[in-house]
Amino acid sequence: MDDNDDFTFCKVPGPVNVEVFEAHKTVPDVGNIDLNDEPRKGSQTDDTSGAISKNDSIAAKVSKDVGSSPSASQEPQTVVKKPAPRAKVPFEKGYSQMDWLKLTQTHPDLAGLKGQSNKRLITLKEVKLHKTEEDSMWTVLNGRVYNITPYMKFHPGGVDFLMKAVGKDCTALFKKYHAWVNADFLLEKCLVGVLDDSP
Ligand code: HEM
Repeated sequence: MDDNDDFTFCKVPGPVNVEVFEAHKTVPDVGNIDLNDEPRKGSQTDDTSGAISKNDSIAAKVSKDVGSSPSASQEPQTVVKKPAPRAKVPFEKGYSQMDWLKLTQTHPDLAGLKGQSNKRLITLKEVKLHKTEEDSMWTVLNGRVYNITPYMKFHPGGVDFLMKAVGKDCTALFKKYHAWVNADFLLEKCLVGVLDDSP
């Protein structure tokens, strides 16, 4: 076979001039960079930065945590932020979220509609009227009006918090505390109507 017809071999250009990529040529001062990561004497990083130097073995950190290391106070402190405490209240017996779900499936009229449609348009003025009656405390959430009286004792944040929603639009408050909660589902059976937001 003629050499020129052999396509499995092709001429590859010679190696690129590697010197072009050498760091000290592209970055002229690279030679002056000090790769020592220990804190420098007199610098701010001495013991306030919280950084862990390469000399900080895990064992050293653990012994510092249990307070057995004599030099513990000299070592850099790793600050671990505690999450904000939850304001959830322990539920009374019979008032868990499961109990609520069961109630929503069995109670015939949680909203207190007494046969009225829950597609009725309701003004904020009318919502404000429903804040004292024991069996019909209303709130507005995401444009819908709910009777939250039956949910009061089931609310994981407690009655006091939920009372702040009564007689007004609580959408902003609701989002502030728990935007992730699916209230449309939880309060589905408490729907009284739709907010009439026409002026
Ligand atoms: C109106 C309908 C509302 C429903 C259906 C509702 C539902 C819930 C649910 C399901 C939880 C448990 C969340 C979780 O475990 O992650 C919760 C917790 C809580 N809710 Fe509500 N909520 C309502 C309104 C409000 C309002 C208006 C406030 C404040 C004024 C409030 C304050 C809280 C607080 C402080 C918690 C405990 C937060 C925590 O776990 O850190 N809720 N609520």
